[in-house]
Amino acid sequence: MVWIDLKRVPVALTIAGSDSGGGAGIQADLKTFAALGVHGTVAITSITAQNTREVRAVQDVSVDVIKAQIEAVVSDIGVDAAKTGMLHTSEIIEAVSEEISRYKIPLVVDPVMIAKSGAPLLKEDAVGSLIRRLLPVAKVVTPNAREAEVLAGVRIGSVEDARRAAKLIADMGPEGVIVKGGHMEGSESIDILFYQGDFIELRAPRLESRNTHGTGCSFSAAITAELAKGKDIREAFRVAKDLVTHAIMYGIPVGKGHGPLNPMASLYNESERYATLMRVVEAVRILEGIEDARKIAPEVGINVAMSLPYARDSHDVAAVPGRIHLVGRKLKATSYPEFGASDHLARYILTSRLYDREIRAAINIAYSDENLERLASMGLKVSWYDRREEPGEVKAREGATIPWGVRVAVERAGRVPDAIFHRGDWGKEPMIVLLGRDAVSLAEVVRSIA
Ligand SMILES: Nc1ncnc2c1ncn2[C@@H]1O[C@H](COP(=O)(O)OP(=O)(O)OP(=O)(O)O)[C@@H](O)[C@H]1O
Ligand SMILES: Cc1ncc(CO)c(N)n1
Repeated sequence: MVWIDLKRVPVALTIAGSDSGGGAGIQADLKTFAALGVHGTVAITSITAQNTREVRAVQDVSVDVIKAQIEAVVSDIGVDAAKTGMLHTSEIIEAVSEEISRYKIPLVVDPVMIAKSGAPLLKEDAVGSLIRRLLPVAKVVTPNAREAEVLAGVRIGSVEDARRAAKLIADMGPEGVIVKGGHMEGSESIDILFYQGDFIELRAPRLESRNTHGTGCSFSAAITAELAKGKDIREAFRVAKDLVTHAIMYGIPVGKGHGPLNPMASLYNESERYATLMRVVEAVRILEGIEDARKIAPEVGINVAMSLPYARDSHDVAAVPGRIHLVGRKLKATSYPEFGASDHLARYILTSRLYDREIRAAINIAYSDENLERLASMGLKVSWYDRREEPGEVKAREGATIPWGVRVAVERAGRVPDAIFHRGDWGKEPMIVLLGRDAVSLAEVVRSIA
């Protein structure tokens, strides 16, 4: 639960370049501020003609107009925290440093040097100004590994190196230094904060995505938004890491190069929580209304599950805790639907979504030839896997059977099928799992089968 003070909305300012492709720079910053409930203001430093592939042109805004933007915002609206992004030249860096020092605004410096596409966004001779003029007035600086190498003058090939660089950069003035691991190797993307003599390390699985344009911008904007709310650097770091990981997971597939991340992913996800839960409630009502459910109810009970549109894990999947069981001929849910209530169906849904993002719902029913025939006669595509063919190393890993089985069934069908079955194994009841976009439509299919 977030308590919002509507009388005092926090204000953040981004001093950065415009990205015509809408993925990085000012555009990413404003989306991120909005996603975190902070009012965003801007001082544009450069206009870039840019898309997901390249930077085609750069027009710097005059130093006077950059200063005038900051002054206009600060004098009337007030700024709780600011960030810098693309500052193309020494003159721009010096002007921004001067203005920020004048107003003593907590400042996050994202030392942007090169775009994902490889284009330089900071002139080489301006690195000195960045170090001499901007780092001393920064509260937090957020270099990626390459930028940290330039600032600290050391090579970074490991987490240890990143820690060493963070310490060296901290000596240049900022209170906190975060060296980001997006450009490093390894199965995790590891970011390191050095603050008040201590290190905090945050890890996330390295996501395989083309759509990572704007990650650095959004990350520093999220830190700024949290500082504007009065949060401490460590808390701001956690929020930023979470937001960016989710935003990369649901990056926007546009353009032929690096598409933008989606800073709104978390917000959209939360906005669908109630509607999603209500679809499960409605599906349960349909199942409980079935006159004679004996042929569809498995021994272990039925469950119905539906995921949020931007689901991260099983906590974002709603289902019935304790499942739905036969009482006489009728089905009865043992309790109200909740998020995180079925790891089992969540695995079916989350694995299917790796192939087809539209899949969000699942219901398991009893396996029988008759039930399979009904599904086929309804024109539904059915696929299967055999638990006895499960490789030893998969069996040994907790929770790995279903993702493996779903992959086998999807590859066999050439797409995510409407239902996947398996014929069981020692201690495992055979089962059919229906998959689709919506829990209510699946419950209607189950009613027809019954
Ligand atoms: N493939 C990935 N999977 C998971 N997290 C990632 C990935 N790429 C980047 N990140 C995370 O995104 C954030 C930004 O990191 P990165 O090192 O990419 O910044 P950057 O290079 O400044 O970004 P940009 O290229 O947009 O300028 C960090 O929290 C980093 O861990
Ligand atoms: C305007 C702008 N700022 C920052 C970046 C870094 O991603 C970019 N590509 N474009």
